[in-house]
Amino acid sequence: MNKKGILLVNLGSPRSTAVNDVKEYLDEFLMDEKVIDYRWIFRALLVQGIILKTRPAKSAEAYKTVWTDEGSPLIVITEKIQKKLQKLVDVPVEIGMRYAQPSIEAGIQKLVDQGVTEIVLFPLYPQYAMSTTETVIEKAEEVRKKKFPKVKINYIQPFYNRDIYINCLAESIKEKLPENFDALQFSYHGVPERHIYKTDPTKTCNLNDCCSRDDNPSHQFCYRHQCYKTTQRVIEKLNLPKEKTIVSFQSRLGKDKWIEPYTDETLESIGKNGVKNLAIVCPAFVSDCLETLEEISVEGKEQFMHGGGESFHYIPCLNDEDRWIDVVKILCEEKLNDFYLV
Ligand SMILES: C=CC1=C(C)c2cc3[nH]c(cc4nc(cc5[nH]c(cc1n2)c(C)c5CCC(=O)O)C(CCC(=O)O)=C4C)c(C)c3C=C
Ligand SMILES: [Fe+2]
Ligand SMILES: [Fe+2]
Repeated sequence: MNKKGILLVNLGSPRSTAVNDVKEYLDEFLMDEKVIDYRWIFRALLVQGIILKTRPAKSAEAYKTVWTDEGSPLIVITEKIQKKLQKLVDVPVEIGMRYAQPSIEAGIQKLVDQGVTEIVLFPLYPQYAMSTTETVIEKAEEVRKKKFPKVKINYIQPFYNRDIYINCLAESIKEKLPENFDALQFSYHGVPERHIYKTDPTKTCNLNDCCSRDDNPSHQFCYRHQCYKTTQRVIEKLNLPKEKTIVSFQSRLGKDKWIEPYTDETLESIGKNGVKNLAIVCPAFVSDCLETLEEISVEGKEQFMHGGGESFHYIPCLNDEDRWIDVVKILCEEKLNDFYLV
């Protein structure tokens, strides 16, 4: 009988906060054509000719503020998820990062060394994006074909609309919501608008009302729709009025138009519009990372306070909460069982 295993895949972090390590990481990340989707020559000019001249030093400073004795929060938390899941399932569980180390290849190798020939690969992103889910699958397939042609991989699909995930997220938020808040903001990582048009097989998404309609076939690949859907379902579970919630998109890079509204602009302005006490959550990330611990918890708080806010409450990601590990287990087991059907 074929031996099965699980590979949890997250984005990845630099190996340290040294400027050169951050530069190496950003080079691999931003030269991915699913992230900066220009022709190679224009991507190289932008990334290597402009971004890598100044950003590594700035990002290294930001990483220093979140780094722990054990390393990058994103990697440390992914390892914790792995260890907890390993206690619940009887197949080997390893981790792999899309960028830097431990790589997807190293993760597959570890599984193969334990005799695994059928892998359930879990991209740890609730919503689909070309720059996350799609690039993970593309990379894993490239590695599989080149290095492990006899290995089969089953991919877990985006789970933003699965009841078990929505219930888990809603319960987690409910537990951490402060008693008094004027608004709950859902801040998702942004993507360039062009990415959404590019991955829409129906070419019908207009990045407007279509993302919030319920019956559009473009939604399977519409990151914006999937973020709105996650929000809508969670606020229904929490019994929160829509008027008390805000959706926004953070972490934009470069001069392209990214999906709106932007988190930083929203945070700077809502204080003046009566939101004095804010709770904020970042459901595009399952684990806390630079983008939540620094960009939102520190910079975001400053922006909000500067704009007239009075209290700012950051709600952590699911991280290694037991209820989330149970969801990971169920999603993995469904795919493990798929192998028996083929
Ligand atoms: C959650 C999903 C993510 C999407 C979608 C995404 C798209 C995306 N990101 C960049 C550029 C950068 N992102 C950076 C950090 C970062 N991004 C995500 C997740 C998504 N990115 C995570 C989890 C992290 C944190 C990594 C960590 O080590 O903690 C960075 C690096 C940090 C910095 O210099 O600001 C960049 C750059 C683009 C261009 C993009 C879509 C096209
Ligand atoms: Fe990012
Ligand atoms: Fe859409």
